[in-house]
Amino acid sequence: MTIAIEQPQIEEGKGKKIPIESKELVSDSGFVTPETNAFGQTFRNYETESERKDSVEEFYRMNHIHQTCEFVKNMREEYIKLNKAKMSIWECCELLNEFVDESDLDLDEPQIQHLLQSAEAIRKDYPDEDWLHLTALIHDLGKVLLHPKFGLLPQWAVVGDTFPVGCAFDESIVHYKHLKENPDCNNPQYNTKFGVYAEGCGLDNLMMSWGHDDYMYMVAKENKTTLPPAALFIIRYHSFYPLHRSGAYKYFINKEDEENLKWLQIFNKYDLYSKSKVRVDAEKVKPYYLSLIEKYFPPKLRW
Ligand SMILES: O[C@H]1[C@H](O)[C@@H](O)[C@H](O)[C@@H](O)[C@H]1O
Ligand SMILES: [Fe+2]
Ligand SMILES: [Fe+2]
Repeated sequence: MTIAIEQPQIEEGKGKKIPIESKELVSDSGFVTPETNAFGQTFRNYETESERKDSVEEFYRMNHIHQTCEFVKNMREEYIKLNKAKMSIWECCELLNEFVDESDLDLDEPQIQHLLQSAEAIRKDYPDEDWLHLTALIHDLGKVLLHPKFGLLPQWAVVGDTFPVGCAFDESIVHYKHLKENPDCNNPQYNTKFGVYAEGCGLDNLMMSWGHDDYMYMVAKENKTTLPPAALFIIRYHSFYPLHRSGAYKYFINKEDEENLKWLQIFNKYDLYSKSKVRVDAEKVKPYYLSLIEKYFPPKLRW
């Protein structure tokens, strides 16, 4: 079935409202997006008073000050070594049991629940796309960077939305105002529209702010996953809300990105709106996901 999804004008951060073009999505079996999250607020509402509003803003302040070109280069160099651990995908899922994401206003459950909730929700609507189920299960595994074994990175270097560094920051970025304190903001090499990049260069050529997306992409790719390119794209850019939700930075994408973006926008619905207090029984669904892991990954991966 092919249906057209209605794309409302979406406001992110304090930024402007940007219309997103209408997209034809491949198929949709009617996942109903809830209007409010488990705390009775609309999703991704960073401005309204709530219990965690201030701590989330402080999280983004730190993130925005520290995510510079130089920082990203250093992180990429360090983590491409993949010399921190050897373990299976499922072992990593279990490690995430102990972490709560401090950037996330919509969820305070352990991360493993978020992985299972999003995977089970997408599995229900896309029963035949097993690669999509596994992509959902692993998309946030990069948050293992919070673990002592992985250098105990602070939350601002692991979670939250991402954006490109090396070019001007877009106003749609959550808590954009704090980016004024980022040293790159005053660097004439980095603060123009295209910065160090060329128009249409493709997302592959951008340096994104460092975090769980880019790290997990590295891990999957270097360990030679057989997941399709769309899966790797989802993993790498799922936190790039300025692009996939607000339509910013479109001048960097190429033809391939455009195709992959359609899958990312499907995926995002499940990533965001499956967040709830209703827990998935991990033991019950484990055999199914183990079979997918076996199909698409080696038994042990380098992390
Ligand atoms: O707070 C959330 C969380 O950290 C997610 O894992 C990330 O993908 C989102 O972009 C972010 O807004
Ligand atoms: Fe994420
Ligand atoms: Fe997620």
